[in-house]
Amino acid sequence: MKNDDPLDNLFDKLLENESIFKSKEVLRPSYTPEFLPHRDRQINSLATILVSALRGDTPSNILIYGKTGTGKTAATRHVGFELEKKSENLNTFCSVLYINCEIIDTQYRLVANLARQFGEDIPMTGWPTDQVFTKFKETIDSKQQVLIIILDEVDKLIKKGDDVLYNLSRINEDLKNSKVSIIGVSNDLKFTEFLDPRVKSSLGEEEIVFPPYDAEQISDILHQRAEMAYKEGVLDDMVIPLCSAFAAQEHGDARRALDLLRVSGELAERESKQVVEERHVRNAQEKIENDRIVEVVRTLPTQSKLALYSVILLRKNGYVNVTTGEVYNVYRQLSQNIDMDILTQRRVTDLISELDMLGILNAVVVSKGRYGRTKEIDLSVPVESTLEVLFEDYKLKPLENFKPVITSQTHL
Ligand SMILES: Nc1ncnc2c1ncn2[C@@H]1O[C@H](COP(=O)(O)OP(=O)(O)OP(=O)(O)O)[C@@H](O)[C@H]1O
Repeated sequence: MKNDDPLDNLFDKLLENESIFKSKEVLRPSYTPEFLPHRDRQINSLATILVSALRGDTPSNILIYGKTGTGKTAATRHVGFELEKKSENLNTFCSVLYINCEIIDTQYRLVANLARQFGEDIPMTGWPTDQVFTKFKETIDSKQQVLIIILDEVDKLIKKGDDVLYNLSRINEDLKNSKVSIIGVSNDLKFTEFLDPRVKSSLGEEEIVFPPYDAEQISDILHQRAEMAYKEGVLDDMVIPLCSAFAAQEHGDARRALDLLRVSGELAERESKQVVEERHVRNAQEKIENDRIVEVVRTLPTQSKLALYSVILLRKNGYVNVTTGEVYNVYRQLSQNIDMDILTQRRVTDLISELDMLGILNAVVVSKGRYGRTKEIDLSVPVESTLEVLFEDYKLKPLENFKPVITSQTHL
């Protein structure tokens, strides 16, 4: 029989619990607060360089560096927004265009996207790139204006060649009326090493560094957000200090701190609790770390998964701090079993180094006397949840009675 009682709905029970959040949105990365604590110096430097745009001059190009979560995007967008606001008040024409190069990563798509922001109808593909560039230049040069183009994650762009950066850095030579200046944002401090020296010097006319936050600074950032995000009195006293401490260990990453603050609340809410406690933060830290690792492992190529599986099988058979030689032994046994190309030991050692860099393994170089040097490798991830992700790859299967065969010649 159909139940028409409006109170008997799947969501009723859930809605009965009053939410501890006032606005969860302000804890999401897409939200840019109006005030950014501990970034006055960087914001002022940016504004000092960009003010020339309001006078109709071309501001210097700027490169912004800093590790992930240090507020580069938030500060740059904030300054861009203020600049546009001021320009409207002054009746000058300044526009700030934002492109995330992780998403828009080819010259064609980038310039087409810029042109579309001016209402030009350019197809996603099909035109010669030169034509798109010419159209873009014609469009912006049709009136006197200063454009600031923010290229966030600019390092992703040069993976496909630096033509677009070269062309953009020289664009003012072809313009009569408008002026363009570029802000490149990157968390890869070394990316300019790969640039054409002309592009490098043009883009890096000014450089601004965003240092990591310390625990106290992160705590200020969290207090500001918590006030907007949570209802009064729902955060236990230890919640913000603990989120700050965890995020400070993570090279002062404000994004991680905000994620922790949000996930802690979500976990408390899932238990129908009206207060977020210290243990919710600890569980949130574990959950976020686990989710990160799972995502990294999931996207590894099968050969890397096989190297990782080899380390796990050694661990399960009682081996700790295993050597690259031991891993290679097991790797070979496994690849024969599952009919895959067998890589050389050197290549597998490279894969192990990559897994080390990703934080999945911990490999320490040790000397073995006359046998030379090897790496002692340990797992940095929980065995069972990692195995679950590995077995999502149809080529890898659980091996219940697997016994590693370690031959003496390959113990290094
Ligand atoms: N000083 C600050 N005050 C308030 N919120 C901040 C501050 N710095 C960073 N945040 C917040 O932290 C999160 C990450 O910041 P942002 O995206 O600007 O970092 P980023 O340095 O650009 O990182 P990535 O290099 O990974 O893109 C955002 O939600 C942002 O609003």
